[in-house]
Amino acid sequence: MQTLLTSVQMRKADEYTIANKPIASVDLMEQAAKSFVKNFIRDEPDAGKNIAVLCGKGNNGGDGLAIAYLLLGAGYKNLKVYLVNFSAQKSDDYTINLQRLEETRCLKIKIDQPSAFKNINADLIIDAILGSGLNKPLKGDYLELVASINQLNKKIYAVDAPTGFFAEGKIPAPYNGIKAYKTICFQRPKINFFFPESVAATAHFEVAEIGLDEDFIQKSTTDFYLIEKQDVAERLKPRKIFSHKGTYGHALIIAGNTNTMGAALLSSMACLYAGAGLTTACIPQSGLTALNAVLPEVMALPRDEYTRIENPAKYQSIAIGPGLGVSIENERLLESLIANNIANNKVLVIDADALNIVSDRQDLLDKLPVNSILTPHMKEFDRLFGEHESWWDRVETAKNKARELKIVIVLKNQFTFICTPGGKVIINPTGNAAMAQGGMGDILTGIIASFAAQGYSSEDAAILACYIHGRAGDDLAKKRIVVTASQLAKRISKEIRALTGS
Ligand SMILES: NC(=O)C1=CN([C@@H]2O[C@H](COP(=O)(O)OP(=O)(O)OC[C@H]3O[C@@H](n4cnc5c(N)ncnc54)[C@H](O)[C@@H]3O)[C@@H](O)[C@H]2O)[C@@H](O)CC1
Ligand SMILES: Nc1ncnc2c1ncn2[C@@H]1O[C@H](COP(=O)(O)OP(=O)(O)O)[C@@H](O)[C@H]1O
Repeated sequence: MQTLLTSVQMRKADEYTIANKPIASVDLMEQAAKSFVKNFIRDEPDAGKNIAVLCGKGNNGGDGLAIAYLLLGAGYKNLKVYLVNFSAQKSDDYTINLQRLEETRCLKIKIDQPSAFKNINADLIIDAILGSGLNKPLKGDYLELVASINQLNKKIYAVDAPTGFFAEGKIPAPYNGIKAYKTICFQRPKINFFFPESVAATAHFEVAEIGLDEDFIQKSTTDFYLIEKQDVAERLKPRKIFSHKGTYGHALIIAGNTNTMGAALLSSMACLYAGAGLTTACIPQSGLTALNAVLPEVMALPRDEYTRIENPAKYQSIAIGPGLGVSIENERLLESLIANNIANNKVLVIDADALNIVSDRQDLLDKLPVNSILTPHMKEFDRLFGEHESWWDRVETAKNKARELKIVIVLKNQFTFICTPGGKVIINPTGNAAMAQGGMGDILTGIIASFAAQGYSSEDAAILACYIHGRAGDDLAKKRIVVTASQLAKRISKEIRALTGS
């Protein structure tokens, strides 16, 4: 898993690399510029475009100067460099790169006042004014300049971070920094790129490797981690020779109601395709025909208002909530399950209406069996733990609650945050907007229940399920504008196969 670091930690990684690798600071900057330019040229191959490169006087500006030099060398001849001259201080590597640029015929324009940057003729802007060195909100000349750059409505590529964007911590609203089309950042994504508010600062981001010491970065202390494909491949256990249905666990899905039977069918289908040995759906009588017709592999446990799960020990995982409905009967069922599950130490997955029931019965939170998995989306999360103004605060609460209650919280969004009892925030990078359709969460719950039934720890079940769910969505979205939940369920088995190679 990739560690995600703060700006201060990334600066330490820069310093460590310079001190311990045979690379000088200015060469590291050159490497960063080369990586940026490679990606930029791939995106913008038309070398005839008018490009404005805006450079501050720190190392971000130094990057900008090195980028300008390299782009000129690559034939981007209609390029002008704007030297933002709002502070007296300049970094050494900025000075070195400026000297090198002096030896070329590159047009350089000094910006002593924000008003000097009004009527520029540019198709594209490269923003290298301030990067990860940002240590206070923009104001004065910087703020004015940034506002007039944004007003030009040009396509902006930001170097490492858009000017005015804090790489971690609460993103102030309204955002007043550079509004980039894309940020090409160095070595690691900024933690804040995974928070929805960052879309005001950059519509897209990508990471360019610049040769920082990976060992140092990986060993740095952090709460934030990013799942990589190999983490999933390493965790997935291949199916064994001489195995049988009993080898892969029995999952119980308590879901569905008269008008929401589909949720139960979708969760159960996902559970099957993710490989559980046996799946039982606990649904109202009215859904039996549909279940038998659509999912003949799934067993039924008819549910009425008096139902209690009599022998919960026979299930390795129990998921409750999709399409369940909020009622006193369902509240009692959930309560009995929570009590029983403590004794039997099974994995309990709580989703949708079961989360809504817990919101009104906060006393149940403290009684949740250790390693239970909660899968709220933003609204369900706020109903459970209170309103949050920012995603940073929401994730902080999720991290603290997961630790305090010794549970796993899967806070769902474009990038889902998996918060563990150990205090980690594990971010899932897969998934896309084609998946924004009803039923997707039901599928995720079914996959988590399936992996938990197969014997994976709660943390691993959540990691595997989120990654595979999103990856299936990504693969299907290559040829579609929308991916339906049923399509995704049927794809799960293929994704697992591709990831295990067996
Ligand atoms: N060897 C290195 O240190 C490397 C640094 N790199 C680049 O260096 C950047 C960081 O450079 P710096 O640390 O010099 O910082 P920046 O260039 O981001 O900022 C320069 C200075 O501006 C001042 N400042 C911060 N917030 C301000 C505000 N709101 N208004 C006015 N002034 C403000 C600070 O004193 C800061 O040090 C990275 O984003 C990256 O682009 C890369 O070249 C990779 C290697
Ligand atoms: N734009 C998106 N990008 C990535 N994943 C998405 C996106 N929209 C939805 N998803 C995923 O789909 C699921 C939606 O869950 P949820 O809101 O509970 O849906 P439902 O209740 O309709 O089943 C989550 O796992 C979420 O991460």
